[in-house]
Amino acid sequence: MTALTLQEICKSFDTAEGKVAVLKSVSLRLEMGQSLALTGESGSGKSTLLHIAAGLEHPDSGRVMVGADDMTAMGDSGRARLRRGQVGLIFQQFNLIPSLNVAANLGFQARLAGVHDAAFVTELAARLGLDALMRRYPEQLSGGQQQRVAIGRCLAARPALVLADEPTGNLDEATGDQVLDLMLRLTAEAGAALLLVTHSERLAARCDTRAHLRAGQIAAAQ
Ligand SMILES: Nc1ncnc2c1ncn2[C@@H]1O[C@H](COP(=O)(O)OP(=O)(O)OP(=O)(O)O)[C@@H](O)[C@H]1O
Repeated sequence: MTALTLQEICKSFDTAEGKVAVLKSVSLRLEMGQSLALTGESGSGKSTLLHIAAGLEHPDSGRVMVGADDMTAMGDSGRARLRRGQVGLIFQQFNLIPSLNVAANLGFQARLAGVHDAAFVTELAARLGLDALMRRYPEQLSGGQQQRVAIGRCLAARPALVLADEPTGNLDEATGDQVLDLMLRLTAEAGAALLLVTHSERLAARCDTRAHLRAGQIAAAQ
């Protein structure tokens, strides 16, 4: 089953220099259980495409399907509901809630989605090596630990589609590799699809398939 379908996505921005076409008819498909690395130079539109896939940004034209649901045909509240229920987001800046401890951060997304399962959170925490840190607050964690919490928080809500934007960009190479390993393994085990935005050819090579953005289009997909 297809987790994400992007059909002929176009997006321009108005800038001081005039209208800039960032995405010029970009199409992509991502199957359940598969990982896809989206690479491209800085400014090539990777984050814009990820935000459009998440329904956080509107394309000028084209269609975004999450599973069988046409996100582009929905209003804001429908999109928010679909995102809450089906889509997990992981960013470079971890985005944990500073006033909540690790245990509460881990359960946060699942509670919002109405699918909180304490046993599953405990299992994820163990898989992510977080079981000894459950009562700590984000500021008391290393970057790698914080990103493992963000991954756990995302997966605890059982998303069908995980969208990750440079998730290891703030981590040193060894820590980043460990975090990416966990993310790839746990999303695959969950049967979820993963779209990974990365600058790194090395990290991209770890994914099942790849797409490269150049001049607003997919230049190569393997
Ligand atoms: N809200 C906006 N208004 C105007 N221009 C924007 C806006 N958002 C993005 N852009 C422009 O769109 C282009 C693509 O940006 P985007 O952040 O998607 O690139 P990226 O490939 O993710 O870059 P990086 O690898 O540096 O994060 C850039 O030229 C950027 O300046």
